[in-house]
Amino acid sequence: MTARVPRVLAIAGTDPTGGAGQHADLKSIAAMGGYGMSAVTAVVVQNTVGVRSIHVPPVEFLSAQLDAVAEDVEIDAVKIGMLGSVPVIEAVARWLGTHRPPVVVLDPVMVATSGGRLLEREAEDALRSMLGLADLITPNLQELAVLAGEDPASSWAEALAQGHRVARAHGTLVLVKGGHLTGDRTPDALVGPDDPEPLVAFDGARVPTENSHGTGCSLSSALATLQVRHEDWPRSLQIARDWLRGALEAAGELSVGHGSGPVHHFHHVQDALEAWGTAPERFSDELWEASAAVRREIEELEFVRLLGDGRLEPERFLAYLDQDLQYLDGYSRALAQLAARAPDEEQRLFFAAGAVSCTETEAQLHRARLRHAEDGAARDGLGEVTRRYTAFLLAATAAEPYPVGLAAVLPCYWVYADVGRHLGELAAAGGTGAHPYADWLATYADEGFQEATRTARRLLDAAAREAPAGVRERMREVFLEACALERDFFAAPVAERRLAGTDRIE
Ligand SMILES: Nc1ncnc2c1ncn2[C@@H]1O[C@H](COP(=O)(O)OP(=O)(O)OP(=O)(O)O)[C@@H](O)[C@H]1O
Ligand SMILES: Cc1ncc(COP(=O)(O)O)c(N)n1
Repeated sequence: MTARVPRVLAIAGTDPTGGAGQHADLKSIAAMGGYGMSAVTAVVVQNTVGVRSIHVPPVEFLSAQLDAVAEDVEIDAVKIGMLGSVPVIEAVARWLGTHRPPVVVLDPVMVATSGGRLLEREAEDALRSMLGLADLITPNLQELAVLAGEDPASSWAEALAQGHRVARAHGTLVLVKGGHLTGDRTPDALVGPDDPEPLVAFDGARVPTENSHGTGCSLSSALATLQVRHEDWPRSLQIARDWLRGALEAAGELSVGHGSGPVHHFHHVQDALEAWGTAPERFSDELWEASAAVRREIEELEFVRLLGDGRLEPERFLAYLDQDLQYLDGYSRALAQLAARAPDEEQRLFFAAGAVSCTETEAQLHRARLRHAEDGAARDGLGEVTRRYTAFLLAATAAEPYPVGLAAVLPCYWVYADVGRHLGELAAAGGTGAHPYADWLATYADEGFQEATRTARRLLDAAAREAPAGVRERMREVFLEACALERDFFAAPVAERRLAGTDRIE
């Protein structure tokens, strides 16, 4: 693995809306930690809706661009995209013959997602004849069929076999991509010339989005950049896929164009932008700020302090767990209601999985702890706060507009995760001695839970962007009400004991 910043040259066409071609390449190279350079093959008048016209500058002009870069800069990798015509293909092939960088990725661009042709039909043979100059080619399923001179594959297994035939014919690695498969999976596999079995194969659920303009360009330039650093195609593909998935998921944040919009290449720099105070304001940021006072009250609660430093009496802890178990029953139903009303598949699956996890995983852990409790005492009935909180969640997720339901369930993810962080700090400050609730506190920090919190927050922000002002106002009210209920829930193990006159903690 090299420590240098990879210097990557994109040889491709343009897209003035910035989602595909050169523009996607430069963003992807930078997003993967590389330094991007570009030589323009064609100036394309296009947007997210369609390709309008193409201007190909004199081919000597392209050769001059390539030479200017090569004479001045040591190039670590080249990504080749739209070539368009025979003279351009020949010029690039000639240049590669004399200046071949260590990594060459060729994306055999033929037709834009929006439908316009980007490679003249009579140039297909010339493109085929330069495949052997690349280390990796990244055709989509239609392009793969053209390169193979066959009909498009009708199944994934056929696509892999076709990929192997192309790899063998040209002695190169082929990335067989499943983006154009019908169905809810998007597999990708690397197939080499020697073995019909893929070198590596990945599978994943299709991100439900219309915004996939430039995914092919972005993936291939990300791969070229990563390969310089890792010298390991499977590893490079794994990283590029994870990043591209995030870029597809966050594409809706961009609001660019009326057609198939671009992906969000820099979705992962949100944290840095926030640290500099320059990130676009998210509705959830506003809600978080509005809930600051309640969150402080939670941190100051006696129950939270004692739980954090480990002095909480086991009986209090069990009473809390008992109420939490009953709460999870209601929360699981509320998530299932949201799943039933979700506007798309991603949200339906996310909330349905959340409902299952509450009942199958978290509630089971609680039950195990309650069963293992020494006293084995019969547990209490539904507490007053538990009843209020679950009734509130069930009403909000059943009867209010869907975005309001999202605002109702978010604090249970987010405030809970934040209290968990605070408890972790208290526990750490307590020294190295055994903490009686250490294993339970660790569940707060679980990466799966943190990830679910980020997703719930992203879904709320996306819903808020589309929601009318009145609904946003209601989202705010409901979010704050849920935060107050979180506070009351953490206060209840002490407050309700006090009411019952059995308080012993001081
Ligand atoms: N909706 C999606 N969800 C998840 N991954 C996707 C989705 N659409 C495309 N991909 C991934 O994006 C990459 C590009 O795939 P695709 O087959 O769409 O290539 P392409 O047609 O060359 O791209 P382009 O849309 O730029 O022309 C692949 O890794 C594919 O798995
Ligand atoms: C200059 C250029 N190169 C490649 C593509 C393909 O990208 P997509 O299929 O996502 O439109 C494009 N539209 N424009």
